[in-house]
Amino acid sequence: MPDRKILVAEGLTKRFGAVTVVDDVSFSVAAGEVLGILGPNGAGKTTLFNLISGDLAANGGELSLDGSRLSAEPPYRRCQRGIGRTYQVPQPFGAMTAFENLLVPAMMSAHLRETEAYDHCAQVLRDCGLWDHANTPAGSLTLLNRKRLELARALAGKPKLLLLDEIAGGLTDAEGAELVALIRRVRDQGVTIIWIEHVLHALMAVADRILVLNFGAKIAEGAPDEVMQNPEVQRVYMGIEA
Ligand SMILES: Nc1ncnc2c1ncn2[C@@H]1O[C@H](COP(=O)(O)OP(=O)(O)OP(=O)(O)O)[C@@H](O)[C@H]1O
Repeated sequence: MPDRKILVAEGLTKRFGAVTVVDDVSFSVAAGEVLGILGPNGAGKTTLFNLISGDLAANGGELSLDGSRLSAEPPYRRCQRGIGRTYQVPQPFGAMTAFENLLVPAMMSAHLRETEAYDHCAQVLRDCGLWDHANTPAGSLTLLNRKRLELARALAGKPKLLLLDEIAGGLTDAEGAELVALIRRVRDQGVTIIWIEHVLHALMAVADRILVLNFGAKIAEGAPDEVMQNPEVQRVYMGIEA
């Protein structure tokens, strides 16, 4: 695996009032890598994504994407520079069809022209198992299909760095296996992925490395097996006392 760093975070910090929810977190992600993020509820995982996507401004620290500074860029610029994300609660344009929902990032973030955008969106809908719902208004989709659409919208923008926020929850085993296969295909196309996930077996099936947060601070980072054997991780995440 090449060692070119796509994302580098140094000392990222976010406070809400007196509470520090992301506490001096540093890490990097190499091109083509899948980094999993674990941590108990409220550990600061989604807030970390919000700092990377620009939905929230950091109180301290630096971020760079592909070697150039990201920290001062607004969210739309970060999309255009290749950061795509999903939200825990899917946020489609409810009145637009699934296909129209994909056209927006394909044209605005990936800057595809109309014909290219149509072809790309059709392919993404097929990849994500949504082709039969191409013309369904997003607001009428089932929860599972809204989750698929959330991933499809992120992929439609042709991200080089994809942030996935808990997309496997509530799926059957077969749907989970399908999702893992899809994420592997996306990774194999060269997309770098950071994936927050509580469904451990899904994350473990894909992640190259795992980073663990607790109370906003990084408590472990490394190969998945090694991290899961870490006594502090077992204590805070799985409630196992040594
Ligand atoms: N906008 C906000 N204002 C105030 N506090 C916030 C805000 N957003 C998040 N928090 C708090 O920051 C802490 C971290 O929240 P965050 O959503 O990042 O955790 P998380 O690790 O993603 O949790 P989960 O696994 O439950 O999704 C929590 O205590 C949360 O209540």
